[in-house]
Amino acid sequence: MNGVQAVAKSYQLFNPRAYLQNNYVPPRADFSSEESVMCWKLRCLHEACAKGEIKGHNVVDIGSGPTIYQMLSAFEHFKEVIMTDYLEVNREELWKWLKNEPGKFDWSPYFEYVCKLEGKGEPWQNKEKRFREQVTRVIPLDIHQSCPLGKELASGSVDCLVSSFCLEACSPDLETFQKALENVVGVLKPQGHFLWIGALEESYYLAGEARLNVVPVTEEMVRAALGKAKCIIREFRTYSMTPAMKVGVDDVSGIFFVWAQKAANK
Ligand SMILES: Nc1ncnc2c1ncn2[C@@H]1O[C@@H](CSCCNC[C@@H]2Cc3ccc([N+](=O)[O-])cc3CN2)[C@@H](O)[C@H]1O
Repeated sequence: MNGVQAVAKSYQLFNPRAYLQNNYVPPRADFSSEESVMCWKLRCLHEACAKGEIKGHNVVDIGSGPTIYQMLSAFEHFKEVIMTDYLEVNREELWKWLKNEPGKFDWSPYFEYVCKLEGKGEPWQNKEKRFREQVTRVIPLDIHQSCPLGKELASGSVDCLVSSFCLEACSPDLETFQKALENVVGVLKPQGHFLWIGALEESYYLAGEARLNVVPVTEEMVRAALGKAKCIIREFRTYSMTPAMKVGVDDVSGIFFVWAQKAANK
């Protein structure tokens, strides 16, 4: 069994509900404290999208997992929103929320916070309704394939990619991480935008029975990987985990936020 196969095997135990409880409720998602890591992530995404350059026909979320928060600013600027994940249990969790079914995860505090950032006084329920209407597909993804989205989306067909905590969490080593990044960037149109959030210097995380290995990356490694993938860095921001954010579910030391653009065809 090679590294990628070992990662795939480890993900068979991934528990979406446990993962959501570990990372997407207080203290990591404490909206009463602007210092919480979630407020920082949502501010980074809002501020990049508020500049008005990131827009077009379609936006794809690479490795959604069971979460939607990462899309709450970007989706407003595109007609078609596509969510993706490797695991059916995660795609099912996304559909449960999209169809407003019993037992869905409560993302309402996230909609409220992003509406506050946008400052238009819009009721969060309106934004929630629009998001549900604009998500047209939830499709399988494998970032270790040269066409990560298979026949669903051809290379060079996407205006914008969003990805949070995926590439480093399913790559056994740096070489595989680099190749996965190049596979993902291949889906983008030239000059397409990439909003990328990831973990810095993380080596593992827990999701129920699953203990998943993560390839530890530093800011310098992420910058170098983007350069090799022919992406121009527009913005690179980092967040250092405070003691309050270290809750025993991983050994992440910080978070990065990147706004990058795929180089124009030369
Ligand atoms: N071959 C594959 N291709 C694409 N996706 C794949 C593949 N294999 C697994 N996947 C997919 O990748 C997974 C993405 S979830 C990865 C979680 N990353 C680590 C976790 C996240 C997190 C969250 C929040 C905070 N914080 O401080 O607020 C810190 C941290 C750091 N720990 C999962 O959806 C799986 O389904």
